[in-house]
Amino acid sequence: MLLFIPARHPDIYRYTTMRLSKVSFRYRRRDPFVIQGADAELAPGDVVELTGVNGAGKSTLLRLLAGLSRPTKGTIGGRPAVVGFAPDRFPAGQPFTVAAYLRHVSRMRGGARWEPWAERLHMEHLLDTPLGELSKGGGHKVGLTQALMAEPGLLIMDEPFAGLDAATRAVLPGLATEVAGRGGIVVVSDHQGGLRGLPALRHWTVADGRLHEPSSPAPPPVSPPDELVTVAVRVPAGELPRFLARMRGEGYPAREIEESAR
Ligand SMILES: Nc1ncnc2c1ncn2[C@@H]1O[C@H](COP(=O)(O)OP(=O)(O)OP(=O)(O)O)[C@@H](O)[C@H]1O
Repeated sequence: MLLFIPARHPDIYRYTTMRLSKVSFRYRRRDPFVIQGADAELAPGDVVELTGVNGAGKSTLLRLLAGLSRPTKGTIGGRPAVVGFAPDRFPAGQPFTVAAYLRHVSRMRGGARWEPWAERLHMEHLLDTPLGELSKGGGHKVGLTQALMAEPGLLIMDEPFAGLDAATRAVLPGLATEVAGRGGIVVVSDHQGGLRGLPALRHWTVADGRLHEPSSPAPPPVSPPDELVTVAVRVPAGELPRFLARMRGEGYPAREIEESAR
């Protein structure tokens, strides 16, 4: 399976809008269309959650977006030059350990650094494991690392939360935000709502071959400024990171402040 679409000039495509125009796809002539007449735009910085029942066509649509399959009808334009694709099942048939495989992909990517991603995705303990012996979650981590290491302008993740340990699941929304924050487009199929906390998350759903973008759930009401209050809380220094993470996780803009000398 091709996991990367090679590129020479990643930066020139960073800020393009992708357009799907009347995209239809079927696997074989005479088969029914899996995707029918999909029209959509993806702007730089968009993060999209893709849902649909099993067999609805999510993986098929993701492969079309990534350029791994070509539309039977219609066009997809404006695809960023560097595409990172993390598949739902990592291909295990290659005779490499994880580290050897990532070094190999790195060479293909002109020396892209994989080590920081391996660290952030908590996979140091897997580096000497042969690809064929990885668990589902371990395979996902390798797939995510190879997708992220080249700083993709388009990052596609197919069910990335499935099988991941809790610590690594918690890292993914931040990674998606980083890619989007530098102008990339992120599209993620996800049954588990792992990205739901992200502001401005777009929702796509595939049903009966049709791509819909239901209006997003209404954002939580914002209090007018005169209802906001600032509170100071003293916590033991050792508990600060956990406390800040918890507050931020609940949506409060918590930060550490220096206490003035008394
Ligand atoms: N290589 C293939 N050849 C023929 N048909 C295929 C192929 N891959 C998928 N299909 C069919 O296309 C349809 C959509 O499959 P797809 O894997 O895209 O769905 P999905 O929404 O990702 O499902 P799931 O949630 O189970 O992963 C299904 O009917 C499936 O059987």
